[in-house]
Amino acid sequence: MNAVGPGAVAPGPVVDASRLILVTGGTGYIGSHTCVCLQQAGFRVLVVDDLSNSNVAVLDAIESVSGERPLFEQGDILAPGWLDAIVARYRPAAAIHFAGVKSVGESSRDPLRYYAINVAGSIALVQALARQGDPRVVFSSSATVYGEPDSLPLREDHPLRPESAYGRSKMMVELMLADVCASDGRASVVSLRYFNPIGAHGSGQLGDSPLGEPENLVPYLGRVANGTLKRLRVFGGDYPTPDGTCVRDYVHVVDLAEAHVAALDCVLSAPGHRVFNIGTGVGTSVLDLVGAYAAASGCELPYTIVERRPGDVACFYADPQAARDTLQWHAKRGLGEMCADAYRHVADGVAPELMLAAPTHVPAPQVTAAG
Ligand SMILES: NC(=O)c1ccc[n+]([C@@H]2O[C@H](COP(=O)([O-])OP(=O)(O)OC[C@H]3O[C@@H](n4cnc5c(N)ncnc54)[C@H](O)[C@@H]3O)[C@@H](O)[C@H]2O)c1
Ligand SMILES: O=c1ccn([C@@H]2O[C@H](COP(=O)(O)OP(=O)(O)O[C@H]3O[C@H](CO)[C@H](O)[C@H](O)[C@H]3O)[C@@H](O)[C@H]2O)c(=O)[nH]1
Repeated sequence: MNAVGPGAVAPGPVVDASRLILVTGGTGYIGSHTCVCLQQAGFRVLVVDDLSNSNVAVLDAIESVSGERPLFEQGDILAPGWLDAIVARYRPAAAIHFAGVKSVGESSRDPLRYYAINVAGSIALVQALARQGDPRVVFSSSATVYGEPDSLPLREDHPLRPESAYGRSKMMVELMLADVCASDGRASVVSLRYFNPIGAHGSGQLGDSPLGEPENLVPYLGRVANGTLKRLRVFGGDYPTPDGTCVRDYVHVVDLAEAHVAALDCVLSAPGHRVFNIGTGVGTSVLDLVGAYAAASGCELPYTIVERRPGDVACFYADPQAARDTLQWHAKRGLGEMCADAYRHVADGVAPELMLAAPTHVPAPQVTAAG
């Protein structure tokens, strides 16, 4: 740790920039799992995060799992000039951009927050990278950009009709990245459209630990399983699906993290903008998921079917063939493993309310070679 405050960048250890990957939002749910996969693939990781939705203790968990502590800078990607200073100092070979906000409901109440953090934050990152060299980015997009499907499974060329400010912010960033790549022959971007990431690292040390009452199904089920919440509300039992509940394509977060390493290889090898669905291709209903989680955890999971949640699409799942063909990636882990790993994290993990965030810093490196 060094003596500078959040937002400042101080000199530090020597790092080979050609293997250094900047991970924005790296202490978050998907980012933390991806840090571990990157380290296991031989990359050095620099996390930047403002800890607005994560905890600094995640760095300890990453180190415990991988044996290596990421470099870390705490700060807001929107702070004027801050990302420029970080990129100028570390000169990473590429960035994986997770930092953002992700609640569909909140995006309807506070759309400007979504356009500011998700859109302006992405612009700030690409500008900072472009000022220092070739902009190379793996971007966290979402299946929510598709909206109501015309046909299933969803292919990448399906029309984009997002139904929330959150979805529109992700679509705008994809369009911006495509324009940057069209105008700058050095730019290289892969946008990954995640379907529904769930599960946790097999160690139980990393997982989805949202602060406050969870909005998403699996974190909510975890709180029912560990007794923090009494019963699940299943939103809608009258959809045109086999059991009347919504169908989604749940993908294990470690499979998703591995997709980022494959996407990074793609970004480091050729310019241009490419888009891939990251899912299993299998649709699972809410009630099927509740059954799988109950079986994996051994817990009784009481639920009540209530009104539909506004904005929910009845059924969607991916065609993941493009990622298989081009990235040589496919999901390997099944629903039982997703639920068992998710439960291990909530059963073994530290309750989020006990994990108090505290700023921490490691010294910034002296860079040996540009990426
Ligand atoms: N989890 C999902 O279901 C899902 C699905 C599709 C896409 N995504 C996208 O993937 C990305 C990661 O999602 P996640 O589930 O890991 O979310 P998360 O909230 O766990 O992680 C996001 C991280 O970004 C950080 N952050 C937010 N605003 C920041 C800012 N202004 N400056 C610096 N750091 C900031 C947060 O502190 C957090 O650690 C997001 O962009 C999200 O929209 C998530
Ligand atoms: O307490 C709950 C929570 C959810 N659900 C249901 O469970 C299913 C999954 O809901 P989630 O909130 O877990 O996930 P979503 O499919 O709504 O959306 C998630 O995945 C999308 C991509 O597929 C977007 O990225 C979005 O940001 C992310 O939250 C839905 O049918 C929802 O109605 C319940 O029945 N009860």
